[in-house]
Amino acid sequence: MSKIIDVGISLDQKYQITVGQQLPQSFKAYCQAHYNRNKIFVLIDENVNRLHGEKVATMVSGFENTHVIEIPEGESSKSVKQWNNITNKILETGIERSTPILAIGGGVTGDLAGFVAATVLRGVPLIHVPTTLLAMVDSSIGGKTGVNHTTGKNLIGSFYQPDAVFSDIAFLETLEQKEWVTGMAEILKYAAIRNPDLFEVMEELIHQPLTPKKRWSEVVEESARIKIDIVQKDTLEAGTRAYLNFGHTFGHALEKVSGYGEITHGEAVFVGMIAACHFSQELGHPVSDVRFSPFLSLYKKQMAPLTVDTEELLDAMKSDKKVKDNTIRLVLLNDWGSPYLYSCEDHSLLHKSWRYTLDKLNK
Ligand SMILES: O=C(O)C(=O)C[C@@H](O)[C@H](O)[C@H](O)COP(=O)(O)O
Repeated sequence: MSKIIDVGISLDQKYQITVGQQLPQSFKAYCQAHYNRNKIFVLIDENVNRLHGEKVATMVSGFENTHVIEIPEGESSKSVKQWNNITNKILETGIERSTPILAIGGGVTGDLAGFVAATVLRGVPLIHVPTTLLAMVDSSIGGKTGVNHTTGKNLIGSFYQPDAVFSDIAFLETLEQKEWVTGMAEILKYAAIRNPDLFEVMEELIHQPLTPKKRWSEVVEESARIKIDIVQKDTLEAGTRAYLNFGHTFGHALEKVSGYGEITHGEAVFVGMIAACHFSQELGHPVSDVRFSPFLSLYKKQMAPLTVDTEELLDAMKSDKKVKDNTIRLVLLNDWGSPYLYSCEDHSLLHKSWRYTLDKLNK
């Protein structure tokens, strides 16, 4: 049983997100109805290709020519160098404006493949098939594509909406525990900024074996609905879309200072949400990070001690995309489910929140 979420970005940008178990048939039917099926480029995470190559081959079997390009796992693939390699391969093989690119993998693959699709020939059709929890609940939705730069995370990219998203939770069967925990951070973010009931749902789910059962499908669907609702109202992040960045200003800084790939995006976001809660509380808002306590041990178990310097973290926060007139802007919480944007003049409070958070994680 699959669920369809209708997305309306603008009058001429409408598409669907399909969430369910075993979706190859829906995917095939979709391609048959929408493309001439002469050629497709499949940009796929190397591990996903190894584990699910046969399933993927079935999905694209309706195309006369399939060109598979593997993407090495890990955050270091989100680079201009990889974008250049892949673009060269595609252009040398030959592509037309109607040829689709299929992105299969986690956030790294989706963001990179999305940026390739957005830039080759100034834009070719893009279909996302996310295979990690994080990609299903967050990165495949909403059209942010891009790569990292030495000066900061996701600093080169574009907004580029896909033609369709197929979130087949059967892919989660082979997901490692570390990646489940990574993906959970973005769900906890939705709990914090929109639907606090998700805290209880997640607490229930972490005490059961991590397998793609129906309850997870419901959580993926609810997360996608929350995200798309926010994106539809502010697609280019002129204002309220920034709420989806709760925990990210702190988190992106931690990813950069630790060295990309040393800490996963979700781990960094989890840490960042504790810091953002602490900061909110210092301003008098009733949002204790105790809400995150049931999940803390999961993150501590899989993360190395955080030995980063708070001064460096602050410097890294200054290259965040939300910085305006040289002022760091944070997403904070007035209360659970009620985010707002805050221009941060008081850097001593940022230091305090970082020290509190690093102590908490390292204890
Ligand atoms: O889609 C968005 O908007 C988000 O901010 C979602 C984030 O969870 C995601 O990590 C996003 O890629 C971060 O974007 P950035 O603009 O802060 O680089």
